[in-house]
Amino acid sequence: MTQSEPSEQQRAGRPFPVSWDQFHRDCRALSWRLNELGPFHAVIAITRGGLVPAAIVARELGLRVIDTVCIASYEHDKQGELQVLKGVSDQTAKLGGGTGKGLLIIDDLVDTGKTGRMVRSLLPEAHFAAVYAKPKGRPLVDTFITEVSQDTWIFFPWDTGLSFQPPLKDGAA
Ligand SMILES: O=P(O)(O)OC[C@H]1O[C@H](OP(=O)(O)OP(=O)(O)O)[C@H](O)[C@@H]1O
Ligand SMILES: O=c1[nH]c(=O)c2nc[nH]c2[nH]1
Ligand SMILES: [Mg+2]
Repeated sequence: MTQSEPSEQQRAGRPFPVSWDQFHRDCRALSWRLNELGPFHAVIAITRGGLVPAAIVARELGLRVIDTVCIASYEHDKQGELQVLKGVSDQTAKLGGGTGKGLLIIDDLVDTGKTGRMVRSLLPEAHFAAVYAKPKGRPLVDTFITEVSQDTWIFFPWDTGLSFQPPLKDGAA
């Protein structure tokens, strides 16, 4: 029997769980920064992880034109080939003059930077913001809030739930 490769999450090792409260606070902090850099014509969420931060940022900045770039790459926690399932609409592309100028792209995080690189190639002049950044992805984003190490796996509140934690003396990490 062949042993399966460790997932990106297993390789990352270090867990960084984020609560809804913390995520909302971090998205508000991102909005503060972006408010100084705008105005923007529209927000583009990189689905699916970018949908929640995009909603919060759009609310804070008073933006009502919201579009998506739909990209699939990680199957649970293993990254495969990047697939663009849907690009921005013609209407949004026009607002950005074809190059993305004045458009705001939002994602929850940049990790290896593969997703960011793909989106930048589609809209090179757009402003790209993520809530969290790992070192490899950091050069791809214009604005982010918190940097975590490359060996960290961020657990988002929509992927997690409350569960019992064994006491430290019983071997909890
Ligand atoms: O910098 P990278 O190594 O490309 O990784 C970052 C991307 O990975 C995750 O998305 P994922 O592909 O898991 O899809 P999802 O947003 O639908 O969960 C995350 O939301 C980013 O979009
Ligand atoms: O939930 C996630 N946490 C991460 O740290 C990560 N990196 C890429 N894709 C990810 N998804
Ligand atoms: Mg994503």
